[in-house]
Amino acid sequence: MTIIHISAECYPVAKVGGLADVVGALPKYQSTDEISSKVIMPFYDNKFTKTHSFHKFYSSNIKLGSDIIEFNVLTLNDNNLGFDIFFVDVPSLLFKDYVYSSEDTERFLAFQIATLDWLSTWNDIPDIVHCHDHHTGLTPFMMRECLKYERFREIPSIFTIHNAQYQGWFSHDKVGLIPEFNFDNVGLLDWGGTINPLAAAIKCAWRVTTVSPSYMEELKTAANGLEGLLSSEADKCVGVLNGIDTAVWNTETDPFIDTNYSLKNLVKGKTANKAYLCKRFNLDPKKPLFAFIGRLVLEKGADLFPEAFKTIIKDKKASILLLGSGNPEIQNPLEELLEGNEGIYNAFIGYDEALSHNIYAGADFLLMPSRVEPCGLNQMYSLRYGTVPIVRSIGGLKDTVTDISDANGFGICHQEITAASMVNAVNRAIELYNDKARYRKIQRRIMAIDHSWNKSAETYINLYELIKHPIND
Ligand SMILES: Nc1ncnc2c1ncn2[C@@H]1O[C@H](COP(=O)(O)OP(=O)(O)O[C@H]2O[C@H](CO)[C@@H](O)[C@H](O)[C@H]2O)[C@@H](O)[C@H]1O
Repeated sequence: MTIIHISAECYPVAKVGGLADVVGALPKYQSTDEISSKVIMPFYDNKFTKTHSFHKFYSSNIKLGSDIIEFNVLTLNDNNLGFDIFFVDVPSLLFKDYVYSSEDTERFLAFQIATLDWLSTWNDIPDIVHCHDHHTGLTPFMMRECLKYERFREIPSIFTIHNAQYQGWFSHDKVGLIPEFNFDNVGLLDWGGTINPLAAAIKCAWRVTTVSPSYMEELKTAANGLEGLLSSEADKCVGVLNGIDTAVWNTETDPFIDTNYSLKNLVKGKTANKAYLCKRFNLDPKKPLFAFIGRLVLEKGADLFPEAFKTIIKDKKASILLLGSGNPEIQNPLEELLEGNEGIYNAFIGYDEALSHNIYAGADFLLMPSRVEPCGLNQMYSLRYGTVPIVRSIGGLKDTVTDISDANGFGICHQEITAASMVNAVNRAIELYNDKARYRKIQRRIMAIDHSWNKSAETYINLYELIKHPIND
């Protein structure tokens, strides 16, 4: 079976967030002697493409409205990613030093059209086309409706929603950018009077998945306008919990962290990594260290931080370290808070993959007060690195973290999206931290939890098999 994943991001080539982690790991776990799982992504002008060599093996043009645009398909010369990867190079639109921009309608339409044009030239077209998020959301529509892609009509498409907040909306004025289709079916593109790639994917893909079972349920009542659509398409929707790449996220071999460690020398390893972080960020290693890694946006509950951090700072019982960037209204107060709070609170505003690994390794607790969390990978990395997650029970966080008040609980959960609720959770965490025997026992328990992709990769394979060979009851 040949599976094609189509995505805007893939770790380690281009990563903005969790989408990259998933697309960079799932194909690796799906590949066997019988299954070939490949990735097609845009060719960007970034660190990865600057430091690796590629060869071009296909060139052609696409038609984007009235424009004729050149594209190439490249592969990596020394590929040690664990799966085949192809790069669609549209020099005029995609070869930029960023992944997303305000011209994404044209950019990702060009990507999807070039991808399908090139796939159409294959002798054996793939068995499954698996698209991720709205940037690839028009692919299931085009496979089903566009005259020139008739060959794809019988090929099952799967669409995974990593985040339904972003839908890729654009005006019907641009419908001419999409290759010719029977205009009677233009309604498949529409939701609420605009072209909505996420909605089109939900309507046209053979199956729709979300990245956790709870998020699937939540979408029926909160999906940024698509609640009705998701409820009516519920029969073809299923939640499959993300996994993590345990080869990348391995405390024993992680090349990014200061000191490698394992369950056997957990205390020594965590202490050394915490000492490294505290030295680098001028924090007190004797106090419990609370960290946040992620986008500073409402979705992640980051707007609660300024108020919550002020209380935690005033209490002087903990240190705080933040890594991220995002909305200026949230980011600015968090930067302003740095002044006068040296030694207690520090932040790295920006994106730093290596630092994120060091934080998972060196922090005592990871904060995730998310309003919305389709799955969340950070809590799974944190568990694997022996860092206790403090989460708002929502979406994938609800599916992966159990509160310490339960018999086998190992995390700290809160329900409300308020600074007070977060501070209360932090105080419960400090209490746990001070009960060293219990805290260490929990750290050992969480490091042993298996969140690798093995199980979910198999769930996806079973789903593909089921679509290809449906069982009629
Ligand atoms: N400033 C920074 N520096 C370095 N690394 C940083 C960083 N900010 C974030 N990261 C890293 O980016 C990833 C974020 O993963 P999430 O699952 O939290 O993300 P996101 O909201 O992007 O993804 C969406 O897709 C994923 C995948 O399906 C879902 O888990 C999630 O709920 C959904 O919102 C993690 O690997 C994290 O370490």
